[in-house]
Amino acid sequence: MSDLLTDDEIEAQLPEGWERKGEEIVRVFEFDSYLPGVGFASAVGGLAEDAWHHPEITITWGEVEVRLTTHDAGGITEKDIDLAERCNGIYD
Ligand SMILES: C[C@H](O)[C@H](O)[C@H]1CNC2=NC(N)=NC(=O)C2=N1
Repeated sequence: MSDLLTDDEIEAQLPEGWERKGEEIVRVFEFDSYLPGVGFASAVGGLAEDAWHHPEITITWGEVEVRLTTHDAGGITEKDIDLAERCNGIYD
């Protein structure tokens, strides 16, 4: 099981555009319209399956919110940071 990160570790490792909200890290990715967000969400799903680590994804017009936490650990771990960085990596 992944170890929980400390508050300082989380703040130090938060990837660009992400913020901590309680026991989750969250980013809202912005798009010009609806379908690009749908495509991005699908790609995030692929990253999640590759990592076997699954975010909560909310698609609205022009925005995709991605929320990450490690359920097995009850909080934020390296798995969340790593997947957040991978999400940033596919965001144009
Ligand atoms: C049963 C399955 O291995 C677990 O649910 C995995 C898969 N995806 C997961 N995703 C997230 N966000 N946290 C987990 O602890 C987790 N664990």
